[in-house]
Amino acid sequence: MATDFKSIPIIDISPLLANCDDPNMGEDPGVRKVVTQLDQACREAGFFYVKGHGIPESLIKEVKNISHQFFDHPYEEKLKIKMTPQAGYRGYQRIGENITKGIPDMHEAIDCYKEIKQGMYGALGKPMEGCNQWPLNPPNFKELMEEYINLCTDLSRKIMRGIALALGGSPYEFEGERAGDAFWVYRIIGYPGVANSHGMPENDIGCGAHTDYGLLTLVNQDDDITALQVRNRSGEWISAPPLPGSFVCNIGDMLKIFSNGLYESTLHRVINNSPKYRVCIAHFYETNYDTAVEPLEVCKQRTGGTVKFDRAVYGEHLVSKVTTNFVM
Ligand SMILES: N=C(N)NCCCC[C@H](N)C(=O)O
Ligand SMILES: O=C(O)CCC(=O)C(=O)O
Ligand SMILES: [Fe+2]
Repeated sequence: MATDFKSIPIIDISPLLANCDDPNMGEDPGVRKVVTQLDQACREAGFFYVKGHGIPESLIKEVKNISHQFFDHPYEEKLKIKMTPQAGYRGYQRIGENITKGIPDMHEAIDCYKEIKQGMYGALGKPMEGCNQWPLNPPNFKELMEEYINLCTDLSRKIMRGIALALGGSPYEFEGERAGDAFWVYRIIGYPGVANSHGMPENDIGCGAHTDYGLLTLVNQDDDITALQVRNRSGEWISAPPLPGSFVCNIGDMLKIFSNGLYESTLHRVINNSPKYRVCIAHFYETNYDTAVEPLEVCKQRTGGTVKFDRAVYGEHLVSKVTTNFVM
């Protein structure tokens, strides 16, 4: 259970990355320190900042810039890549089309998923089959985003090695059958600012309170706007302001199950009360699409020996969310 945290911890993960390919990484003092910090952050908040992550700052900025350019286009242009169920829920959705707990969210987005080819996962994969729909303008959009997605996927796998150690397992708990062929979700999100503000403006909810679905989320948010909020145990909303050079990182529902509740997927929401338009690029690192997730033995032992969650197939969880997230 999350505690009454008042702020979100910052972790320099460079020692973890430097030793990630060493099978004895768990014995390195630098790695041990990162693992201890990850464990504390995952128990107390389910949210943390990572710095020292090695993804070039120029690329991090460029993906936000190019996304601002896309959202600046008129609707007709954006609708050329409209999201449809036939496209496996990939593409552009208008403001208000995504709903969270029955209420339309004040955001627009391009949703992308790792490609699922026809028949790849049988009935389980059917609703999500399709290829991503990228804007044709600017011409390097797809290439840039794919480069960024690859780096985020790689980084997430490495952070998951640290989290596997933090749970008391081997570094490779989240590889092989579990997440060796990790699925990913990628959302390019835009939140309009508050219109002509006098006094203390309050915008509608940009994204309602929710948890993320998979293992680990990396959030790359615009500088200078504080909009993401995380709920602590008392129900207070704690801001996660942008910290240049870092990602906000948080735990998803599948990691809650794997850890048998040692770690939880923390509720969070977005409210953009700034006059400026805000962009957020969210990369979601998941298990294999067809993994049946159940508590790791080591976590079961550490939590009294009883399994606290039903087994969940990641793809089923995703489909149940995606097919109810939209009014179209
Ligand atoms: N893939 C992820 N995690 N997307 C997060 C979107 C959260 C809002 C969505 N309407 C919901 O209610 O889940
Ligand atoms: O906009 C943000 O900062 C976070 C968005 C988010 O929580 C999500 O898309 O799951
Ligand atoms: Fe989220």
